[in-house]
Amino acid sequence: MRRKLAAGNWKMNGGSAELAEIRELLKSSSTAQTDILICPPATLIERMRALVADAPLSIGGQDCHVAKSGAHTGDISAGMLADAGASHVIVGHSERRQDHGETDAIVRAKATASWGAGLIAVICIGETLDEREGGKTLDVIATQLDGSVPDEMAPETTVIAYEPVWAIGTGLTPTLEQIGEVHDFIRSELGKKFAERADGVRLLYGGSVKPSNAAEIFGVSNVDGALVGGASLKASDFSGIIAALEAS
Ligand SMILES: O=C[C@H](O)COP(=O)(O)O
Repeated sequence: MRRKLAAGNWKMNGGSAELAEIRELLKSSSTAQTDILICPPATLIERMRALVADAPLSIGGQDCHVAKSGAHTGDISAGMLADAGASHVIVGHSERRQDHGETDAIVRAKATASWGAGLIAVICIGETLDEREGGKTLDVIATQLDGSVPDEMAPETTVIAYEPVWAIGTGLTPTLEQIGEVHDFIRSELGKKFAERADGVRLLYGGSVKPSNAAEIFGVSNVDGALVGGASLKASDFSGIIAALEAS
């Protein structure tokens, strides 16, 4: 049985003042079946970790370098994230793929680096609008899965997030049928490559998830949770999404 996961990606948002949202979230979110993860900017990981203390809320990074250390100005290694108190790290987010030219091979190496540091890797995949409209969605997903997920994949340390690029921050979402089609496809593709290991991998949907649409999305087969951007910045919004997942 896969545990549900509500993951928030703060992206390049938030400073000391926004830690108040975490205090609020800890007060308002009580879950039995749902894991909660917040991935703040790296500058907040250590303080957020201290704030959360023993509460059941995990902290993650938003990216890591493939190397353990070295001359890579501005980068952060997976080990550094772990040292700061992170237990997870997002790799291959479409904003990294677009803004930093990250390829499937780089994402794959980052997933391996994450596992090497004892982190859970949240590996992101998803098609662009052109690819969706060109009928290429499933081909793109198959290629990204094959290229981005290392052969050593273990379900306990791997989460896959399906994020259609055109749905991120736009207020647009795929139909429930489209989400279901892709999530079922991902499970099936993982099954071909990883056999029974595929069953334990949690699959998140990401892209304009809000309290108002969360319940219907969480009703779709093979959706084990969400990777939430904008709506994770406010405790009142994110706790609504968490509640919808817990009730699903
Ligand atoms: O990592 C999160 C996703 O990019 C979704 O962002 P969004 O919820 O603001 O659309």
